[in-house]
Amino acid sequence: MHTVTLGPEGTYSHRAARTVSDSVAFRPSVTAIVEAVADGSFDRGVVPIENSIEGSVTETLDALAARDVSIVREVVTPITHALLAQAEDFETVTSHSQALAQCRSFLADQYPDVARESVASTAAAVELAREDPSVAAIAHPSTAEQALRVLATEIQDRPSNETRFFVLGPESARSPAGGKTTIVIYPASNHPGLLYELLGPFEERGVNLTRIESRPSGKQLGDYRFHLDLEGGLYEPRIEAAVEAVEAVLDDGWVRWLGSYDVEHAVE
Ligand SMILES: O=C(O)C(=O)C[C@]1(C(=O)O)C=C[C@@H](O)C=C1
Repeated sequence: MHTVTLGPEGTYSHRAARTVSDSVAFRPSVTAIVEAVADGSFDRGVVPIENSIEGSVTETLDALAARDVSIVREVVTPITHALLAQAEDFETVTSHSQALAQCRSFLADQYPDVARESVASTAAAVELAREDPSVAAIAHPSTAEQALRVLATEIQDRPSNETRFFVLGPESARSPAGGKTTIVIYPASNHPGLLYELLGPFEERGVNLTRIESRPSGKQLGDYRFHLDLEGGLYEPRIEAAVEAVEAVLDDGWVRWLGSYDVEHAVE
């Protein structure tokens, strides 16, 4: 199974991807990963979708809505951030924007005057810190190796920090079996009670929604897509019936089923 994820080696995405396959290649962005699975270059892609402190990875939501891939599994991993640098004095702290946000209070308390700079991944930040003594990185402590010192560990703003990753496959890998389902709804209209009409079919069939996220469609201000995660697989008649009932409510809009899948908790 050839798998692609966010690089370079040592990202949290790489750690999650190792639960899927030993053969892991890297791309510099979530969008590039989704494209590489959609065009058949890789069997699987692993992308971050949501963090327990900072919330959605919006690039992933948008890339999934725009390209033809399927979700085949969810992997949840603990995220433990460390501050890594060549020495105790540095001028800039750099990391992925999600990691910087997850350590916001730590940075405000301990390094209020140090500049923050976001880069493509935590492991890309480690590469910069290795080359430049004025730069510190936030990343997993195992990425320090010889060149860098671990100045602080467990620096995320809450002790419990977890990220959900989606394992993606081609459209042909989509399966109705699984304990969860993700769909995207684009209503293409806006009127009183619209959201109530879209969510009612789930309530009527006792389907538990675990998440709803709105994303701008990009067409005009106030025009949204809704990303829904729910408990149950599309193989269950009540889930299929609820999705069909949502489709029936829409005139010009659409519903896309991204996949049904099981969840795995990876312990580092
Ligand atoms: O930069 C990395 O190491 C990543 O794998 C990306 C990412 C993310 O986008 O959320 C993954 C997990 C953590 O939440 C922080 C960063």
